[in-house]
Amino acid sequence: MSPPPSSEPTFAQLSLRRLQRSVGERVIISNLSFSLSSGETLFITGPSGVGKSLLLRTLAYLDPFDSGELKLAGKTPIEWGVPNWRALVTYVHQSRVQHKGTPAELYFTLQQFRSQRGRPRGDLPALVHQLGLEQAVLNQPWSELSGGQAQRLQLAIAIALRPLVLLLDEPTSALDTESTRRVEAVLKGCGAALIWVSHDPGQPGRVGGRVLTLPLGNESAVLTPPQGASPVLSPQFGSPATTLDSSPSPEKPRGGRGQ
Ligand SMILES: Nc1ncnc2c1ncn2[C@@H]1O[C@H](COP(=O)(O)OP(=O)(O)OP(=O)(O)O)[C@@H](O)[C@H]1O
Repeated sequence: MSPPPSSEPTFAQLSLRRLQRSVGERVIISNLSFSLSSGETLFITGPSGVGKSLLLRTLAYLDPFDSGELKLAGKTPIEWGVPNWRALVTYVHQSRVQHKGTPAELYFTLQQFRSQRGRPRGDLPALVHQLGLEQAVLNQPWSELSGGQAQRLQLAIAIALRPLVLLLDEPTSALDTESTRRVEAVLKGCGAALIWVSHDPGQPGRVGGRVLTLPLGNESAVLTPPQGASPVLSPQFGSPATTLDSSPSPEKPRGGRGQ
């Protein structure tokens, strides 16, 4: 069993190099490269079925990838130990997961995992409040919570466990406008690197961050620099990887993505 990540960094870079992931015979993610540091946000957009959730699952190392390189602070998931990797690079599900018990019980259980022992913690009750929920919901059975309550509680628990990278699969899909703005503010201030799947075209502008649009078929991938700069069309599939390096100024992608 892997030891807990006692020497984990407080600031880290996630990097992908030429990542490829297939489902059966179909290549879903091809030749994808980018890097992202703590405090930065990368939005992932694209049509339904293009592979956004699959990309997040791959980054969480829930699904194996075919080829390429995936590292956090210079170490692969195997070098970290897979449970430690998942404690540091945490996937927050799109849909309501069928949890048993209450959110407070889930939080307690997760903290007992070996990979979570000795790690820093956030203030879960404070997060619940910031997300616009009453404290009492922490002790209500998941089965009695609304979709929007459950979505915010899953998120609050994930943030409180203090991963270095949060993989967010449409974290505001079940929320009204006010709750959406609360979630955006909390996530923006949480300090983790955020990889955020969104179908809300206004979200990147409100939160700040770059946008990677995954294409269907052989269309070009589009990488948009932050804060309203003009979209940059990447070259067609077949050229070097789509590259998004962590740098303060807008960067030019060096390649494309396709099937
Ligand atoms: N476990 C699986 N087995 C077989 N095919 C899968 C599996 N998971 C995903 N796929 C396929 O991979 C492709 C990408 O799916 P994914 O869920 O990542 O899409 P998405 O871009 O997140 O879509 P949406 O916006 O609708 O959530 C789809 O064609 C889907 O059918």
